[in-house]
Amino acid sequence: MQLAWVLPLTCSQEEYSQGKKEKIEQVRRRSIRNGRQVYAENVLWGVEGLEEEPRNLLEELVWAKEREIEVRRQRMPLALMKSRLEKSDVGPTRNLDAIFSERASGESALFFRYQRCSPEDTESAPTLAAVAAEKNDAKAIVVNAESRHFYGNYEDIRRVHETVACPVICHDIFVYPWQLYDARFHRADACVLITKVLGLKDTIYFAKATSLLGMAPIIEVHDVPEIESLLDAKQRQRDDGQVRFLLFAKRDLNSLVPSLDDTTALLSRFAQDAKHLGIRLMIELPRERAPNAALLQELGEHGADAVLASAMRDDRPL
Ligand SMILES: O=C(O)c1ccccc1NCC(=O)[C@H](O)[C@H](O)COP(=O)(O)O
Repeated sequence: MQLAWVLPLTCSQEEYSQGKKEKIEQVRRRSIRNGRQVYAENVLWGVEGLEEEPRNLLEELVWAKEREIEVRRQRMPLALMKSRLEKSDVGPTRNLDAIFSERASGESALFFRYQRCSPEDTESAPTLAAVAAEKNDAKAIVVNAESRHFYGNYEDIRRVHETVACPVICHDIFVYPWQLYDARFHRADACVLITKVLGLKDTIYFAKATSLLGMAPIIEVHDVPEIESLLDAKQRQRDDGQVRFLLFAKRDLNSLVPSLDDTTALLSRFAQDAKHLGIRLMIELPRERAPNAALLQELGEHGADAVLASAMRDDRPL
C-alpha cells in the first residue's frame, strides 16, 4: 500500500468561514504549541497552577486524548506508523457508499454501535457485532474506540471487522492524523471526525487524510452553524470533495448523549440541500429510542440516509 506524505489544501480558514453569520463554537484543543505544556520523552514540562479546568466532558476528553497521543507518538513516530501500515496486510476497505446505493427507497439504513460495558469487557465485541449484523440486518457497525470515558480499544475494531462483512466505523476523538493510521491499521473502513473538536479547516484536512488512507470520512455535526459551514464549504467546492457523510448528533457536551430534539426540523431544513450536493446524512439515536421500522421509515422520509442505534450492549436481537 502506497501512502501520501503531503496533504495539500486549497484554501485558508478565512476563506472557509467567509460570509458565515455564526462561527463554529469549537471546544478548546489543548496544544503543546501554545506554551501550556510540553512533553519531552516521558517528562511533562509546564507552569504549575496556570492550567484551566476543562469546561465540559468533551473538552476533558479532547485534552486527555492530546496527552495520550503525544506520548504514543514519541514511542511510535508517524514515519513508523506509515511503514507499519504499508507493510501490513489490511486489505481493501469496505465501501460505505454501496450501502446507500443498494438501499430500498424511503427507509434509512440501520447502523449499530458497539460499546464496551466495562474496561474488562474484552470478549463481547465479536458476538454482539455478529448478532447486530445478522439478526438486525445492520449495514455498518460503529465501534466506540474512545478509551478514557467509554473503555474503548482499537483491537475491538479489528475483532468486529473479522466477525462481520459490513463496513466498520471507528468513533474516537481524532486530534492528530497519526490516529488515522492507527485506525486503518486496525481495519477501520471509516472514521468519525468531530467538527466541534477540529473546527472547519482541520475537519476538512483530517477528512482528506482519512480518504487518502482509503477510509470514508464521516463528519459529526452538533448544531446549525457546523452544518451550514460544511454545506457552504461543499457548495463553494472548498472541501476538496471531502464532505460526503454527515452524522447529526446534537450532544449534551457533559454527557455526550445525543438528543433527537430538533432532528426532524434540521432534516427539513438541510436534507434537500445535502442531497443536492451528494451528501449522505446519518442520525445518531439516543439510547432510549429503539430503531424500529416505523422510526427508520419516518427519519428516512425526512431525508436521513442512515440511523445509528446506540443499543448494542447485550446479545438480544431487537
Ligand atoms: O461524543 C463524542 O464526542 C464521542 C467521541 C468518541 C467516541 C464516541 C463519542 N460519542 C458516542 C457516545 O457518546 C455514546 O456512544 C453514545 O452517546 C451512546 O451512549 P450510551 O447512551 O451509553 O449508549
